[in-house]
Amino acid sequence: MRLIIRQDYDEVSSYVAHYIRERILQFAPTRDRPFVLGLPTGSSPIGVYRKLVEFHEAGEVSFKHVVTFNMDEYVGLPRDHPESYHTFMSTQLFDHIDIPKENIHMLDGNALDLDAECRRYEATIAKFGGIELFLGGIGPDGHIAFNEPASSLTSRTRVKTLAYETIIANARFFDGDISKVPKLALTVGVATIMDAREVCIIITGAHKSIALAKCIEAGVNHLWTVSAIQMHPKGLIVCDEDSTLELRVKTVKYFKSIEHVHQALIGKENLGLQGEVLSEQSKRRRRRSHISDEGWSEGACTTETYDEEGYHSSSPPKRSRQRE
Ligand SMILES: N[C@@H]1[C@@H](O)[C@H](O)[C@@H](COP(=O)(O)O)O[C@@H]1O
Repeated sequence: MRLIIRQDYDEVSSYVAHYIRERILQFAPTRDRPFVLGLPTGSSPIGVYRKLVEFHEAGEVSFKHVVTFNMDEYVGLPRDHPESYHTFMSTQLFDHIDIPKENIHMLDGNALDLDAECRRYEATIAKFGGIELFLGGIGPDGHIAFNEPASSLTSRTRVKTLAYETIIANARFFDGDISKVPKLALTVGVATIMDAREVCIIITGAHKSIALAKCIEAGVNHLWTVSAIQMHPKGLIVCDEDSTLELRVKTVKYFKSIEHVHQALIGKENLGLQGEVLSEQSKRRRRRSHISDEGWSEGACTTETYDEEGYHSSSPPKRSRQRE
């Protein structure tokens, strides 16, 4: 597993958006061989979606041959309700990119037979040959999609009762009124997500620091369903500094050093398109932080790492120029 630590939400969003753009470009999707992307809702991916829209508007990436599957949807909320995940996805992403409507897949929380809807969803994913890259966020209790604590780590798409903590967390979208928050949702399972060939999880904010620590430093545990990523051959977590508060200093240093070595191996010149464009504010912060003192690259490394987990780079290793 890789852990990429960036300063704040904006830098995390920029990294992940560049990562997705590069994955799509590398895959070179066609109508017959589309890039299949799993997508989340929530505040975590909003910055990523904004950036992807920017890339699209700049002509840097097309979603014409991208097929999407969203993680979840509330049960019983009208599709055009302002807080439905259908509305969220249209507003935040789909209305602003060139993805054909028929390429978008979302669970229907108003289906007459909810179980049949979940089976149909799994079958559709299978029909597309599985998901290439599943992007996700987590709740403060470490849940992914709506796989609440104690969800089976082998779970598939199904109806779920929401945990009280999730209902409270989501009340902010329903005028702060807990009674207005739907209590049931359809969600892909933990195994549905982990079946993807690559999983990328966004974790930001101090309120998610315990979940991040459980995910990275504790064992695989159904009480923190995101921890299943430990079993994934190609798992990536992109987090901000605030969310690392509960991690050991040693853990943080370890993952930063892995990234440092990786950057040195691929060399800045190979980042090319993948290079993150940092805001002036971020650059100033970096200059002040020890990260830039130690010669960290500002590029997003979307090529794979040469680490013990068997990743390989699509570019030949080059000597670092960071210290020249
Ligand atoms: N079902 C969604 C999850 O997919 C999401 O990860 C979580 C966190 O949301 P946020 O990113 O707003 O913290 O909220 C909901 O529970």
